[in-house]
Amino acid sequence: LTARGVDVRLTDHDPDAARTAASLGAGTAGEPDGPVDLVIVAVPPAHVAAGLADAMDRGLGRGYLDVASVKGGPRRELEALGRDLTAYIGTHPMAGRERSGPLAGSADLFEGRPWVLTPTPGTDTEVLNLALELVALCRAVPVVMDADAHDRAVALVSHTPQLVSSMVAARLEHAEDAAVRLCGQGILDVTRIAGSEPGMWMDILAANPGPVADVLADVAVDLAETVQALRALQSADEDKRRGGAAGIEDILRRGNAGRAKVPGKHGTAPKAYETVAVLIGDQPGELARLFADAGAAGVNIEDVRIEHSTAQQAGLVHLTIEPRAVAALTVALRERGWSLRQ
Ligand SMILES: NC(=O)c1ccc[n+]([C@@H]2O[C@H](COP(=O)([O-])OP(=O)(O)OC[C@H]3O[C@@H](n4cnc5c(N)ncnc54)[C@H](O)[C@@H]3O)[C@@H](O)[C@H]2O)c1
Ligand SMILES: O=C(O)C(=O)C[C@]1(C(=O)O)C=C[C@@H](O)C=C1
Repeated sequence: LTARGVDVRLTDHDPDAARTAASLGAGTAGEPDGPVDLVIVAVPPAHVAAGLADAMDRGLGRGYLDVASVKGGPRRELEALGRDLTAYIGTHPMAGRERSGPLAGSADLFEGRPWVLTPTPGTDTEVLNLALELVALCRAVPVVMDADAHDRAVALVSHTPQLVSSMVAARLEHAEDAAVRLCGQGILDVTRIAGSEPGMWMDILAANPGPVADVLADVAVDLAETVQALRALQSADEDKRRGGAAGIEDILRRGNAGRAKVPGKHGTAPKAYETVAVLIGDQPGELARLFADAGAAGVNIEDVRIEHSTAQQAGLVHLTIEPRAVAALTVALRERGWSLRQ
């Protein structure tokens, strides 16, 4: 917001957090001089209603919103506190990090990401418009939803995945070094969010336990069936083995079908991209040089993933690009001396 010319005032019950954010360019630490257009409450879900009520009582703004990952509970709490809900709108940017605190923030975090708005029929149009302006300034994509429908949706696409990632990573806690050394890209992909702050996730899960338990119970059914199918694969009986194989194939195919529904970049329909893998040295400037060479070849990089080699000072960069750009990029990079891999 600051980069787009908005005057941003930052307060936090930990003054160091506000000062650090300010020093990173996020705004000015300290209370505003008078009422602001929009008060944004970005605190753990359990403190959202109290934070909003306090700001409302002090008449800090024309409109009030929060960004908590759960929407039904905070609104009901605010209602129970007897506050006027017309100046309030619940929101949730579907972007974040596995790390907390101002140092984990970045100005482009919300670009192209869905930002859920949960207005009620009572929400003032002016407040809805302020929220839409905020979303547009952050270059996010507004999605209007009912608060409880939102909570069921994030249980499926965010909260349960967090728990499942943590459970897979927990298997490694007492694993032998020899096994852990073999970790490759697969486990990195599945466990990135297992590095998340437990405190933040305790707050989120405590605010949405029912919907998450419902999804996790369905995962548990799949888990039990998969264990059974694997045991059947060990059987001496051929029919049992065939049944086991069918069970395993079923979960893998259903996984493919679910994965194909995950939206692509900027929330658009998933697109078939190609990947070009390039070997780079582990030294300053290599990535910048590679991106510049791709840019000079007129190729837009849609996504990028780096696979680090544990054995040598090198990495494999997977550039995701449109299929029609593969030939041009391959030729251009080879001409510039890059080593490409299949
Ligand atoms: N991190 C994510 O991935 C993500 C994404 C979308 C939404 N959210 C939501 O955003 C909110 C903030 O999460 P975050 O990741 O920025 O956490 P964070 O820990 O980085 O920041 C929260 C800040 O709130 C402060 N704080 C806590 N209680 C307070 C209170 N009562 N009054 C004033 N300040 C208080 C803390 O000192 C901290 O600086 C949460 O509701 C979370 O659910 C997080
Ligand atoms: O990408 C991550 O690290 C996140 O945890 C982000 C994520 C998500 O599940 O997508 C997590 C919680 C927030 O409420 C919104 C976004």
